[in-house]
Amino acid sequence: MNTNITDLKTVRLSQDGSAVIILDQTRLPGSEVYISLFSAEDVWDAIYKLKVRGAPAIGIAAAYGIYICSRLIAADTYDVFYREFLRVKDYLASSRPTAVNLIAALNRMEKVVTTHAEGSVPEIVQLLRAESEAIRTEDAAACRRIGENCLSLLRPGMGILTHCNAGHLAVSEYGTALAPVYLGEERGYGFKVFADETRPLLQGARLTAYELQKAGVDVTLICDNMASAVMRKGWVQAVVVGCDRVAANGDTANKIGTSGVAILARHYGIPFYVLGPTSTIDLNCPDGESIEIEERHPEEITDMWYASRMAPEGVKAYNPAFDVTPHDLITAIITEKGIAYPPFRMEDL
Ligand SMILES: CSC[C@@H](O)[C@@H](O)C(=O)COP(=O)(O)O
Repeated sequence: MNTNITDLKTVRLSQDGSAVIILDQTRLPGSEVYISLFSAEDVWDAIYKLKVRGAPAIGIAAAYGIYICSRLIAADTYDVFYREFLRVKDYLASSRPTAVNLIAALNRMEKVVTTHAEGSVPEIVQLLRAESEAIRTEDAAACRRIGENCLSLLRPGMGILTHCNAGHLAVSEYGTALAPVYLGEERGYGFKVFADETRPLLQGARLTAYELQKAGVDVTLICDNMASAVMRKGWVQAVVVGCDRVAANGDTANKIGTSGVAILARHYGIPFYVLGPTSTIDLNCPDGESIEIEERHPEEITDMWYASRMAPEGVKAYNPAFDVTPHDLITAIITEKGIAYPPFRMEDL
């Protein structure tokens, strides 16, 4: 298979502006099904249930979501409109806690409202549409720049390991961690990618392996506990991962298991690169300790992927969705603005 990956539309706005249209990622890789979201509840549910997922894609979905809801607010005055806008904003912000892009996008949308307090409600709604489209367009441009910046560190034929899905399906276009892989593929670099399956929700198996294979990239799926073995064999020359929130000191929250990969990379002397747009940097978090880590339902570990229940009834299960990789295990943080090396001072970006 060798498809133009951008043919898949992760998240977009319907032409008439009444719906957010997403590719339902819970149906992949079996079926490519697009669903339309018409209300705040639809958008909340899609984000919480990971029908749309990945830090930038969640931010874009939330921006489109609050726009479609703003159209439905029946308000003659600014005050009534703003009060209802804030109610929807708080509700959407509660869908997932770790990826900062969600709240950052919603804050950006709110700023449009507050800076146009003198305008009419229909005018404000129009501006909200433009802002949501700008968030998506800027993300697409950022992803391409991130890809170019990272590609400058990679060489043709390298083996590259990645964890979770930080590809096209997690953003507007191309991805963050997978952007250099796609650009390299277009330029004949011939990378060999190892995709961790990424327990418990298997984003690596279901999404990363799917989109890379569809794009014609040489991808090999491995279980999470095989990363050490492939590194030891010398098959991996670089690790690329995405990020959900980068603290001011460079500590990085990403999908659960990322910190273990960073420890292995340090052991084997393999560079460990974090890739993400500057919208994922949260200067309000001084370090990783202050990043809220989402905990999800234990059923995702005990039941979800098996024909019959796999763990004993009643067993306790701990299911954090993310972990924090300390900055001292990160070789470089690559954004659309360039490549940051330790000591990380994210406020300088
Ligand atoms: C470009 S997206 C980077 C991260 O959002 C990604 O690696 C990740 O951790 C996604 O987690 P998910 O729980 O699937 O939303």
